[in-house]
Amino acid sequence: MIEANDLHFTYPDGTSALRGVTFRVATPAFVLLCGANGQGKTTLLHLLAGLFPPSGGSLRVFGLDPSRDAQAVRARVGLVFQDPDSQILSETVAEDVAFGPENLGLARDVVRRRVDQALARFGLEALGDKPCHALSGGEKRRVALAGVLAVDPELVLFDEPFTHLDWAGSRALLDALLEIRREGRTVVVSTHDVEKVIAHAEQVLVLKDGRVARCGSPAHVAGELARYGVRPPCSVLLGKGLQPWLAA
Ligand SMILES: Nc1ncnc2c1ncn2[C@@H]1O[C@H](COP(=O)(O)OP(=O)(O)OP(=O)(O)O)[C@@H](O)[C@H]1O
Repeated sequence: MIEANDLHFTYPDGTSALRGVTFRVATPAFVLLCGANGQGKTTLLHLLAGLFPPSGGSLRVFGLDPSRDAQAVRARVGLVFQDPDSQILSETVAEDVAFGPENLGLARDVVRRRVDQALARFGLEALGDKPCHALSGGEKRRVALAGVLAVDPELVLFDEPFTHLDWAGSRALLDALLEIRREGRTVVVSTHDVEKVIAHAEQVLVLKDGRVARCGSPAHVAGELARYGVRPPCSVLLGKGLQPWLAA
């Protein structure tokens, strides 16, 4: 279960980014988080990952308080940043993918196995020794994802994961998101590219002015997205209801 009650967050400069966020997600689930620019999506993901403590209200992720149970949350929650360069800090691809499992204090052979599996999963086996700075944008995204999955998290948070991906890369990413969900993990995707994921979501959260303006099933929320400054899927605009993006 993920539960937020009257969650507030104010940045040090006084910007009030979250102003009473309340929702409940029964896990595992595939959750779409959407909203116009600046409504608090990234801030909420950062709080879920325990990067900052809330300024007020309460948050529970699998019964844990991310701001207090940081070690336990690090092992169970993974965040794939909007910009892979914010996440990739090591010299080579294999070193970067090993960073998370090493940080959990896992034995060397377990780390090795996790890294090999994560590299294979994202087709990165041949790039293990490559310097991260020499990767393409799409490769960096896959390395960031492999690094998060190597920790084996139960909840994976994605901040604008489709940015800069081409058609093939977007399809591969959507396949990966669905597979991660099929493995019994909870996936939260924050995106403006609602079209690509909404038909697969089990719950849609729409943020506006730092609050949950709408929460419900895709079928209930899709027709109202425009009211919150979010572009509805083409199939909905054309009056054809929700259609999976890959089938479009
Ligand atoms: N480091 C920061 N310091 C001060 N204000 C910030 C900071 N980061 C974000 N904000 C502000 O907090 C509010 C919410 O920002 P946030 O990035 O969470 O929104 P978002 O919904 O993810 O936006 P976008 O869709 O544009 O990525 C905005 O008003 C933004 O200007």
